[in-house]
Amino acid sequence: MFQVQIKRLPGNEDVPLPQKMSELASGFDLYAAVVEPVTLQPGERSLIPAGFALAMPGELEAQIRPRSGLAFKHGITTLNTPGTIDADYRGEVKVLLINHGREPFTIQRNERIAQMVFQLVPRIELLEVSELDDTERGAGGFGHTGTK
Ligand SMILES: O=c1ccn([C@H]2C[C@H](O)[C@@H](COP(=O)(O)OP(=O)(O)OP(=O)(O)O)O2)c(=O)[nH]1
Ligand SMILES: [Mg+2]
Repeated sequence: MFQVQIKRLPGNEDVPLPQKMSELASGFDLYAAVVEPVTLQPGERSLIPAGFALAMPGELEAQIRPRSGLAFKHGITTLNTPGTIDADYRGEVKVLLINHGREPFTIQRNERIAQMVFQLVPRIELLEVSELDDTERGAGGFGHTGTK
């Protein structure tokens, strides 16, 4: 169990903190901290504040992922999927939503707009070399094993 500190930002006392909607949910649902409703026209994007900031242990990151219900019903998704919240980021968590649907979509204050999943990030040191070892795959990729 990791402890992650969360700070509600001023003016957001009424905005629920991120919440797991079922006991074993992967993600904490995020609530829109918009002051006024925001309408996204088809194809339009907007950075939606979530009303809080985090301090998490250095071995974690948080990913901002879409909610499938909003994507399926309205074409609303996160543009930079998954969004990356670095462990050293102390600013407000924000959600970059885009409307891929055919109708305008309005985001109301306190509406659940996305979810936040915490992940372990291994510490990696990149080591520059002049040759890499051989493998069966080699440089094959992008469908070279066939499409069916
Ligand atoms: O969906 C997102 C993505 C990012 N961030 C914040 C937290 C993250 O730590 C920071 C930087 O994000 P990222 O590295 O994806 O953006 P960048 O374009 O590389 O900006 P920077 O140069 O600040 O790293 O912005 C969010 O609040 N929501
Ligand atoms: Mg970056």
